Amino acid sequence: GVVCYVFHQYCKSWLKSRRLRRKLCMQGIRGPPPSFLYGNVAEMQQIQLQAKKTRSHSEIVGHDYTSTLFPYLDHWRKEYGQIYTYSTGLRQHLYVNDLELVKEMNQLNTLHLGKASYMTKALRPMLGNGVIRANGHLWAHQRKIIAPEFFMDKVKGMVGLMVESTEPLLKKWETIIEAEGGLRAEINVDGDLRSVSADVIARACFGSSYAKGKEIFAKLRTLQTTIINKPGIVFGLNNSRFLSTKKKISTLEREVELLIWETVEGRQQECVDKSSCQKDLMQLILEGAVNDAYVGKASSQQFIVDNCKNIYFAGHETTAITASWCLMLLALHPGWQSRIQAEVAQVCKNGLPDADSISRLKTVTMVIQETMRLYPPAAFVSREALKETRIGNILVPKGVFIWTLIPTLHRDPDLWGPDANEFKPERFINGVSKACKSPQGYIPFGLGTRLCLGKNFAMVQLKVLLSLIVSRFSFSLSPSYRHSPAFRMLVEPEHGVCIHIQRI
Ligand code: HEM
Repeated sequence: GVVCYVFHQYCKSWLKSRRLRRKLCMQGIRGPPPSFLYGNVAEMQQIQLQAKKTRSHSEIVGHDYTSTLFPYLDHWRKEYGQIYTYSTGLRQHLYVNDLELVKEMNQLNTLHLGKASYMTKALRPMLGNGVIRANGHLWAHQRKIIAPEFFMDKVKGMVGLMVESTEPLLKKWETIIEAEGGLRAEINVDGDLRSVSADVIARACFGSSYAKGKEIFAKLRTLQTTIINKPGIVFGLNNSRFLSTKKKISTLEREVELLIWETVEGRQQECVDKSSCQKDLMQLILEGAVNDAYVGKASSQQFIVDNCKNIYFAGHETTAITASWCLMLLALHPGWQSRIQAEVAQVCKNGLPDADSISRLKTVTMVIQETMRLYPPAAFVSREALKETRIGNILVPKGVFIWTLIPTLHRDPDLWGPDANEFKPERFINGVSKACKSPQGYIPFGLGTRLCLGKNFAMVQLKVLLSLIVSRFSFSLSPSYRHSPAFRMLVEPEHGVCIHIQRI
């Protein structure tokens, strides 16, 4: 009886998915024909396997990693064009890489497109119901509270703490060079960049409680790596976990919550005398939650805990990975290192960026923009149609998952010209709108109402980090570097970035 019931429910869901497909097909959207129950999963696996066999590590910049990491999406794009539909068993997906539709999505101001619930469900212990995972009014409300902390004037005030967080990395690399005889050394940059990024966020979020913040983030990192061990999590292909892992996740979850809550209580006591309150992100979220009728007293604790976790998750790895790709590309292009060195010497007093000079680092900005064009760490913009929604001339039925593949858009020769696969930061000299046929063709921070909240924060942090590193050291790629972008929720260098550095 149980087996029959489960099978019946499964078939019902499968028929629902077929209905969604039919609604899309009736609008002229084609796609690979799905098989009974499993949709296109078998074909996806087969194409992936084939791509693995033919994978080459020889090209670096010209290498478009979508053809190796998501070869089925690339394969179907060549067959069905920039808009097509496919299925993973019970889920019907809509691939949208057509510029006009991406523009339409960017302009849509609706709560009917949200984050894909099945994808974020697996991340629930990490994200709770915070701003990344929430949809509808709860999302809108959280975003309203958090966004002001990331406005440019606020972020500029954080340049000092960003410089402070980078100094230990500079000292460490100098010490390594010294220990290797004073000339040059081989460095694996990824771990050190990650430490800087975590440190910056801990300071920005927790201010005076920074030491506690570091402890919380160390636990969150363990939680994150325990949850995200398989890329299948994104496509809902592999969500199975051992009981022991589940137990570890819930223990870590409890420990993190307790630590955050201890910090909040400490802060509340500090703030009895309101004038001495520090207005860091933690304080802002705290006030937003406690003063707000929408959140309510009972859930304010969860609101604070969830959003601290969200900021860490969203901002820590993304920035560190972008910095790794930047160093990899700069190592290949020493000419751009020299240009940055000249710019920093001209713009920054004593070689240290500050709130005033940060907006004058034009070359550094161009290099970061070009890096995020070729190697955007977030590979997708994904949405679920929570209600039937019109995007341009397509009526997307409720329940369909929409995917825009960022790196494909960023290497489209129709948008970027025939040199789309080359590293040419100068294309950004007059801004994004002149570099690309349309500004919506460049979306490393996503698009529309859910555009990355930490965009300013990330850009300023990357500018500080790069200007400090490049003005102190020159570097080239180590022969041990193996180019292999890997997808682990974000696209990162599988074996890290290894460089030979020397002091200038
Ligand atoms: C280079 C670094 C970064 C990249 C490439 C990046 C990219 C992205 C992308 C692609 C999204 C999804 C947007 C969408 O669905 O349309 C996103 C969302 C988000 N990011 Fe970032 N991000 C970066 C750094 C940061 C930092 C430093 C923070 C905070 C400290 C942050 C906070 C967030 C938040 C809170 C969201 C969720 C926004 C929402 O759903 O309303 N990000 N980011």
